[in-house]
Amino acid sequence: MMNKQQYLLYFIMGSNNTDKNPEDALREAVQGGITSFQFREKGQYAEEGPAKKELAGRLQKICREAGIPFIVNDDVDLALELGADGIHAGQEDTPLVDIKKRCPSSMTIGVSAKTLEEAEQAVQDGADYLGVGPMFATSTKEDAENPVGPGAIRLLRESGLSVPIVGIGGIDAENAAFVMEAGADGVSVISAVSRADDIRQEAERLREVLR
Ligand SMILES: Cc1ncsc1CCOP(=O)(O)O
Ligand SMILES: C=C1C=NC(C(F)(F)F)=NC1=N
Ligand SMILES: [Mg+2]
Repeated sequence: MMNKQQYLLYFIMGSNNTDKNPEDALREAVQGGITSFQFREKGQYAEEGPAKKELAGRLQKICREAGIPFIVNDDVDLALELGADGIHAGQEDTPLVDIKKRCPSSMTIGVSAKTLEEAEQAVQDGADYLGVGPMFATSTKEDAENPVGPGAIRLLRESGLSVPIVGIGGIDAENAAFVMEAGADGVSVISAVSRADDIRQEAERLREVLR
């Protein structure tokens, strides 16, 4: 199970989010101080089947050696096969109740939410954390909806939700503070880190903003 500090800089990446070798990119991000990692192999040119599982295993090994949580996006079978530390489910993915039936209680389960209704439903269903966004414009998620802004997190907090929340979508070192000020426990980042020339430095810059 993840503790709150581990949500601070939650890096997400798949092989199509970087021009570098994914393992090198993750190693550099770990050196820069990411606090958790999500394997999200999705979209154009994403690996599938055995190649996806092998890549996941290599990235999981890096996380294990660094002592940071390794989370799998969407793919419950893969998460269970690998003994991942958690799984992240989107609103259109496997319903939480079904995931919880299949996963050991030690696994962290995260859910995407952008409205109070989705958030309250997810918490009621037993979500361990919420991913709220897109905070800002993003071109990384092909079907991303319109940005909701950090105000969406503030609204959830003002509604009394105390569950761990990370903001996601278009976040970088220049705007991360707004997400934290809105009441997030951390930020999730893909391209600001995965596409940086100096990945380690970009992760370090984000950590400086976050604390
Ligand atoms: C997976 C996801 N969910 C909402 S926005 C997004 C993509 C975030 O990528 P980036 O940090 O590069 O904007
Ligand atoms: C679509 C997503 C929304 N939020 C998150 C996280 F940041 F982990 F909460 N991950 C996703 N894959
Ligand atoms: Mg999803």
